[in-house]
Amino acid sequence: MAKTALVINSGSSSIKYQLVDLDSQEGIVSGLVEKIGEAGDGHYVYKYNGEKHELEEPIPDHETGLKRVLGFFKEFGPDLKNAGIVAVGHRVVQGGSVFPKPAFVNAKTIQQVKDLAVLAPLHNGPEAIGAEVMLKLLPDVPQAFVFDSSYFFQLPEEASTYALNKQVAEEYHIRRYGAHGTSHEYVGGLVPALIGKPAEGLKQIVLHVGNGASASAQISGKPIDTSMGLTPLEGLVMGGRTGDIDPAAVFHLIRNAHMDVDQLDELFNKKSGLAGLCGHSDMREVHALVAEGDKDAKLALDVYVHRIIKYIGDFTAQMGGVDAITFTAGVGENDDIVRKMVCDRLAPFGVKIDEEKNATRSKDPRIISTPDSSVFICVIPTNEELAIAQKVTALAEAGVDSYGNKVGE
Ligand SMILES: Nc1ncnc2c1ncn2[C@@H]1O[C@H](COP(=O)(O)OP(=O)(O)O)[C@@H](O)[C@H]1O
Ligand SMILES: CC(=O)OP(=O)(O)O
Ligand SMILES: [Mg+2]
Repeated sequence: MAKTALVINSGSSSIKYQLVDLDSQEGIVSGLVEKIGEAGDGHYVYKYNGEKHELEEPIPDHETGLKRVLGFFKEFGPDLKNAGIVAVGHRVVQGGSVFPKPAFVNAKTIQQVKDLAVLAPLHNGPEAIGAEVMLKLLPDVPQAFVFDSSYFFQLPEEASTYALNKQVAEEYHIRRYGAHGTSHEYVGGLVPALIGKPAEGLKQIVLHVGNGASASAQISGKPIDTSMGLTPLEGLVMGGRTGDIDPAAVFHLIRNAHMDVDQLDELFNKKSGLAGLCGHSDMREVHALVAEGDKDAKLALDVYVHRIIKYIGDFTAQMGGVDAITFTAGVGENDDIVRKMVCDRLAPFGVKIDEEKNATRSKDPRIISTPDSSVFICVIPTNEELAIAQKVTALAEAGVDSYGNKVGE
């Protein structure tokens, strides 16, 4: 049996998982749990040995989804106890200032991940529970957390600091941590080879737009800025999240709508964004409504694109130019309409896309701009699972993490 790593990637509304063959870097098993916590049926996909198994049923929470996936491993194989697993990786969105690097999973780090859930309310809780479930199932295999925020730990201070009262910010650890960092680093890392330019000096923007969405600015592979902040609420418009909004809206709603903190949290994190503007968080459904002439859906789409343009302008100015803009994640990889809307708005700056290339579906990294475009426009499927598999395998081999935790402790 080949050496493998099992990776669990819990998103706000989904779990992606892969059993990665460490030699070929391919997913031997791969799959998806979608629409977790939504009214109606959720959706499972389990791919192994050239076969695809699917199931539709309500999925109330991430734990239910993960346990069902473990049931698929039992039913369809391979047996996880004999699958050559040398490491298990768990994606965690928020590592705060506590985790600038990956960490082994143990009782202490699980508790630390749970404590950080205040800074990623939709993510850290389910991610910690996922680690508990897997630790029980595979107690003898090294397991590690890989944090979305780690890549952005190197942000310049001017980008990570809010202009909030210094004492309050320090006491309550309020700064910009960013998220989706594993994806931004991975995707940004593939761009130089794709466009045939050296990584050194390359100025690029990565747009990770899925259900959660964020943008990063990178020079020579190092992050200069990102759109997510203290939590994954800041920045771009998302499936259910507002993205940027004047924080005074909170004072206004407390004073005038008498909302409490939990109601506000739910309003901003789940009932806003595309869902709040037109009733649907999934971009495919937004497009279907736009095609029927729905005005709310059209406005939702326009607000979504407007915000992306705002960040492209911001980041380009900060970097003093941009060489490449790359689309990734659920919307970025699949949605030629959003890509075209964004690129058309950049036409005055010499950005040109090849419409046929843009409309072509592919799982391969590709350039969709024309040769005479002023900026390379790329589409690169993210693979957070592969990036996490590589990081946890390296950690398992090293035997000790950056915090002195040893494998097996
Ligand atoms: N073919 C498609 N066209 C447009 N949008 C799509 C398509 N496929 C997926 N999406 C969008 O991608 C989102 C999921 O993105 P993903 O990156 O998997 O999300 P997350 O990791 O945040 O759960 C869906 O909610 C939907 O909006
Ligand atoms: C940070 C975040 O929003 O993650 P996801 O897109 O996977 O929900
Ligand atoms: Mg995601």
